[in-house]
Amino acid sequence: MTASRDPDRLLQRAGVRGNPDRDQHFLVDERVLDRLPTYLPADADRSHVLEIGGGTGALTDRLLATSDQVTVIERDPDLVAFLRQEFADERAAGHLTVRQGDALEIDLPADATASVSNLPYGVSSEITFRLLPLGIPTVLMFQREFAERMAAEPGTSEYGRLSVSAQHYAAVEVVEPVPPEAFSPPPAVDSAVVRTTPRAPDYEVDDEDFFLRFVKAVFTQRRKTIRNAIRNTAHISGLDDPDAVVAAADEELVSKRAGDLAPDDFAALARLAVERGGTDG
Ligand SMILES: C[S@@+](CC[C@H](N)C(=O)[O-])C[C@H]1O[C@@H](n2cnc3c(N)ncnc32)[C@H](O)[C@@H]1O
Repeated sequence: MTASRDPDRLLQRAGVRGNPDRDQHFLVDERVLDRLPTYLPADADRSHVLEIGGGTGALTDRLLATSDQVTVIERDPDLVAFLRQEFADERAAGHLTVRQGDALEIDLPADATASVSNLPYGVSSEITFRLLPLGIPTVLMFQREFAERMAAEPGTSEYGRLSVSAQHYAAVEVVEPVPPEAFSPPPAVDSAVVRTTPRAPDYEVDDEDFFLRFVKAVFTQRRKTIRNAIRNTAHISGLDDPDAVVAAADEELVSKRAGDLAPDDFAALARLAVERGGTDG
């Protein structure tokens, strides 16, 4: 195997410093860079790996060593020009595609089999909820607090809408905390690497959009009982008759607070809501 590209040299060659206002914090800790691709599940199909936010290519380089094909999406035109030049051989050989664009808008490759990305933190939530419905395994770097909320279990202070919505699509695990010094320039916050492994949830929902909207709605009132949260948030969930849902629901369930309900409890309530509450979705 050829030696990996040195992240500091890549920064020098690119002639960039990383602009925090453009969500640019480049990963320069080689041990973390080397570990990132290894966090994909052992049985993951690595034939086409998608990287969001390629930067100067330190992670791209590690992904090329472990997969046949890599697609990078990068918004900054100067970095796109640098990546295309730096990786000219890999592109010519058909191993690498570098696309310029905003990861929130550009069509993501439908045949990507996995994603490994050090995400721009300002839009990490929006990007994650574009990736998760693709049903591919991911290894993603986040702000640590965000990572912990994604992976949180019911009954903990981190558990919330983000946990239920992300775990609807995949098993979510925090696999490594990463300190600010691993980046150049260092971000103001701690970071963490998350692995998501797609799987069907252990509950059924008839209307996925409604389920996600319902979860969002009741967590806006997380200090209230579910009974009151359902009644007070019909403008968000779109329920026509929230009282009918509360009346039909299990008494014990609606006396709890959102933070104490497991995902399958939300699913049961959402099914009941679709049946009894009339939704405009
Ligand atoms: C945290 S840096 C990671 C760079 C590199 N992958 C690394 O590990 O060092 C995030 C990268 O995403 C790019 N970026 C920021 N917002 C973006 C967006 N909306 N769409 C695509 N790329 C974006 C930035 O220019 C930057 O290169």
